[in-house]
Amino acid sequence: MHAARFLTQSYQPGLVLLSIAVAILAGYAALDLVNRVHAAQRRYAWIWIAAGAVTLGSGIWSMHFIGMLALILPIHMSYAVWPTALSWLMAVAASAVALRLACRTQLDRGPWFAGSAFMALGIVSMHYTGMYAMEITPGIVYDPVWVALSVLVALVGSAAALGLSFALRGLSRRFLRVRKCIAAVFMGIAIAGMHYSGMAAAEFPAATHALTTVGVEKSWLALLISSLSVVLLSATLLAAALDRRLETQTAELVASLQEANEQLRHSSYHDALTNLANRKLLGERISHEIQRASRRGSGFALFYLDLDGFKQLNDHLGHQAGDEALERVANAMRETVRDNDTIARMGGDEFVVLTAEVEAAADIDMLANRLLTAIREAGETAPGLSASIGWARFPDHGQTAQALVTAADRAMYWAKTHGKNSYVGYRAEMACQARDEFHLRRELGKALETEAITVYYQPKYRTSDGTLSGAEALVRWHHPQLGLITPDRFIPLAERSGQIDQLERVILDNVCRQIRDWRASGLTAPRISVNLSAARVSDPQLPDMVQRHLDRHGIEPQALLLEITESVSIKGMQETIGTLERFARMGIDVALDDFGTGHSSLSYLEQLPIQQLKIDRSFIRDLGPAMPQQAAIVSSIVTLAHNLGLDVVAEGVETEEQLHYVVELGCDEMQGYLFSRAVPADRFERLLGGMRYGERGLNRSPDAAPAMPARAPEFG
Ligand SMILES: Nc1nc2c(ncn2[C@@H]2O[C@@H]3COP(=O)(O)O[C@H]4[C@@H](O)[C@H](n5cnc6c(=O)[nH]c(N)nc65)O[C@@H]4COP(=O)(O)O[C@H]3[C@H]2O)c(=O)[nH]1
Repeated sequence: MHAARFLTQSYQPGLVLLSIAVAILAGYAALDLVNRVHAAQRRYAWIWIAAGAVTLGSGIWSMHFIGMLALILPIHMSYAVWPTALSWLMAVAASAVALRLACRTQLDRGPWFAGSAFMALGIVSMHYTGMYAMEITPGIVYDPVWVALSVLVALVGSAAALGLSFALRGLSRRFLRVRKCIAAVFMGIAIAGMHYSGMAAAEFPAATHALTTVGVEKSWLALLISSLSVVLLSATLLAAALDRRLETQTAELVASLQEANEQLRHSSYHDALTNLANRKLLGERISHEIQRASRRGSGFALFYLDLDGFKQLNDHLGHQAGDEALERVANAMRETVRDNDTIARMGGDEFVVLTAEVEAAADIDMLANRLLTAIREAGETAPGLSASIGWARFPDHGQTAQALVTAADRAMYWAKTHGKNSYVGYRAEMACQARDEFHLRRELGKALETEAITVYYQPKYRTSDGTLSGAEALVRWHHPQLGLITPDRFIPLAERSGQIDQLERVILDNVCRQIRDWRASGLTAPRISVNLSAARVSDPQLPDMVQRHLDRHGIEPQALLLEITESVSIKGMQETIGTLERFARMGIDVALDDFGTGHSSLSYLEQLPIQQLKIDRSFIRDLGPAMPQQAAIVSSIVTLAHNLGLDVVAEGVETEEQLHYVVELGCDEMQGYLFSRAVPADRFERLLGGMRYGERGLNRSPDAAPAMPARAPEFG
């Protein structure tokens, strides 16, 4: 009976599948667009909404239209233009609402339900308006149950689509595409489900016939519409993909910019070579630690470290070896302290360790000891590398970052000047020493620019006939307030402050000019010995510097003799040998000073290209009948040196008895207060002229040691 009242409906399976495919594509586009809208900047979001609404609406609409075209009825069918267009508009409006909702950062229940209801209304209206566009008579009869069901499907589908779009947004990029495809299939089925349940609600009375017979063949129309919608949807997806790519590129750019910023920030707080904290970061960390300790009423310790022997290592083995040593030391320190302690490089070979909790004296000692051991071990490939460590404790030794660092620095300096390779805690008396040194450094800087640095000369005599054999140039500093300052006080200071290069240039210039002046006034200047600082001996520039001074004053190299100390020659053996060989080629003799004060001195003697050996005055001091073994030592040194073809000079001869011994033991030359102290150049002039020791009673001059009887040694 039913069959007789209504037309039999069937569907073209190909078009049904096509409609579902378009629905799925539209679903995918919807999810993709939601992401775009959300990701886009605010001012571009509305463009995505507008373009997306047209695309999405057209997709949904074409799905419906293709679905309707899939319907096979035994009558000719055509569609009225305006209702069809209206149905398209409704689809676009529903899509716009959906996308607008998707812009929200979160979807609360209220807007979700309201949005879903509006979307469902849009889709349902689109569908039924589309049905209304069919130009048939009498009208379609709807089954209310199916209509309700179709509305329910539209509602559930819209709610699910909106919910899905939000759910997918928070997910990671992994498997996002697959998940989106699954969601799109689900949405496509929901859109198609709404349509086909809506179609199921429609019954066409048996008397139904077309209002017009004019119209386009519907299969072609379906193909055209589906192609257009596929093209539109694909174009939108492509645009979305391009936009996403652009966004990814931008994001990558932003990320690399952030990384560069991070690196910049890191490098502004870290030392490039060792990657340790720099002064700036250390300052911040100390201030932070001070605040923390003040709150808790606790304390903490700060260690200032300066490497011993680093400058020599750097000079002898080169900067690269120096850098490697610094890196090894930095790593060794890292392994010694706790992770939450801070190690900073203050520049050069100076470091600071800020401990977070070390406070008790025993713990401080233990850590200082561990640091010393670690640094010595790290310096295994660089013999002689150790550290001088000073420590200061908050709050006792300083209450600001600056005060603490200064206190620890002073303690370090104390350790350095009292033996090195050791540690010491800050004491108030250290402040004076540091202040003095700081002051003195500045004064020395000024003195180097003026005439305040002068050279004194101490004569040397031949033991064979008492004639003047030469003189040792000994530097003096005439300080306006402090008076005459001896080199023991300011040479180590100049070595530490880096002023030694300039100081030695001044001394060499002084000596060379003096020799030239003596000669110019008709005097025969003896060979003058010039001391070379320990810090400079291995400097490859040194021979050139000496040559420049000789050239400037027109002096031949034989007029000079250079003195190096034994400890220096042993430390940087290869480099020292290189420098000495260059001096030998230039025609300048070299003397090894303070001989006997080093450790393995004898074994090295053979290798050094030197011409003279100066026995340290500590050996000469004890010469006498009370200590016969001392004479035996000096005797073997003299024999050894002579076997090596070296001249021997006895330093520090103060008494007649010592004089007697040095002559007896076979020393070639002698020098000491018995003959004369170091005297200014004008006083030394009196000795020039070839006279022998004692002939003019030189030791009666105020420069000679007091109470020293004037007596010529018994030569020969
Ligand atoms: N007790 C005693 N001392 C005597 C006697 N005869 C000489 N002296 C002192 O012993 C030092 C000898 O110089 P040195 O061993 O090279 O030791 C020198 C040398 O290492 C360094 N020095 C001095 N002048 C220069 C210089 O121009 N350049 C460099 N690099 N170092 C210098 O300073 C050190 C000390 O120099 P000075 O104070 O001038 O002290 C000089 C000299 O005045 C003596 O009979 N008894």
